[in-house]
Amino acid sequence: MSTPTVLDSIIDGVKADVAAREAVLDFAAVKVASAAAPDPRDAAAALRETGIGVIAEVKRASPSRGDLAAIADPAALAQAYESGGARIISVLTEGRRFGGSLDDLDAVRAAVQIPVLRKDFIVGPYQIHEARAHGADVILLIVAALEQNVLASLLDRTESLGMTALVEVHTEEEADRALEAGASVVGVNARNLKTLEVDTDTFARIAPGLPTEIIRIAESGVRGTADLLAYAGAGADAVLVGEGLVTSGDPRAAVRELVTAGTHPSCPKPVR
Ligand SMILES: O=P(O)(O)OC[C@@H](O)[C@@H](O)c1c[nH]c2ccccc12
Repeated sequence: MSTPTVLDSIIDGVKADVAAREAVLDFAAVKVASAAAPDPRDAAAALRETGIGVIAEVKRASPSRGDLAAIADPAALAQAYESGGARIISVLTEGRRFGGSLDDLDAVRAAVQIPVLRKDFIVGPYQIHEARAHGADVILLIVAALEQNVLASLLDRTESLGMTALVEVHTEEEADRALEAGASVVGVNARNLKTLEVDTDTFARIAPGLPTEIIRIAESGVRGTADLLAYAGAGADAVLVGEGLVTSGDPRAAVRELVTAGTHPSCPKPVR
């Protein structure tokens, strides 16, 4: 047996946390709650708008960096992102390593009009219905964390609930698996979740091999407009930014600066 990766240990914790929540609200009940939620917003349409979109993340901590920012008011942060021009708000809901919660998701959902992404380590259908019940419009599915048949069935379930799946990959093989499962929005994470190393060339290696109709999101490592422009030049439709925004001191201005660069006529456009 190989030694467990960071991803393995995160997944173990997530499974225990899901089991604890399911003991309180069972699968049948969370399905009922998901069916009663207001209709999801169209995130794919938001990502197809002109210019490079910014997905702005509410991120309290990370396994590689520890605590990033004391976010006293996630709703206010999300509103700052929205007024700065973000297309989508990402909310990390994993608790043990990222310090997030479903309470953060609820607060953000109530505070903004734009689509909201539940960013977590989804391991089964329970969390998908739970995401919908808490108002998520998009969920993250991490290819490295899922068997192929599970990935495909979680993707189908996400779409059957009217949500969009952002399918995250880090290698060419994972990108092939994402397409095979039927992904239409693919995120290339510059961070390897097994080692936590960041390689911002990952996007440029993988994105050109994706069919033109696929929406491409560059995830991680954006600290300023130069990084956004580099990802745009490699074909990104949007960038997903966490640390650079939560540590900026002025999140509205930080988003605004990225959005201005991403919508400027000189910014490279996705080829399709
Ligand atoms: O803080 P950064 O480097 O801007 O990265 C944001 C986002 O890409 C990162 O939080 C992320 C991407 N994929 C994930 C999967 C799980 C947890 C976190 C992530």
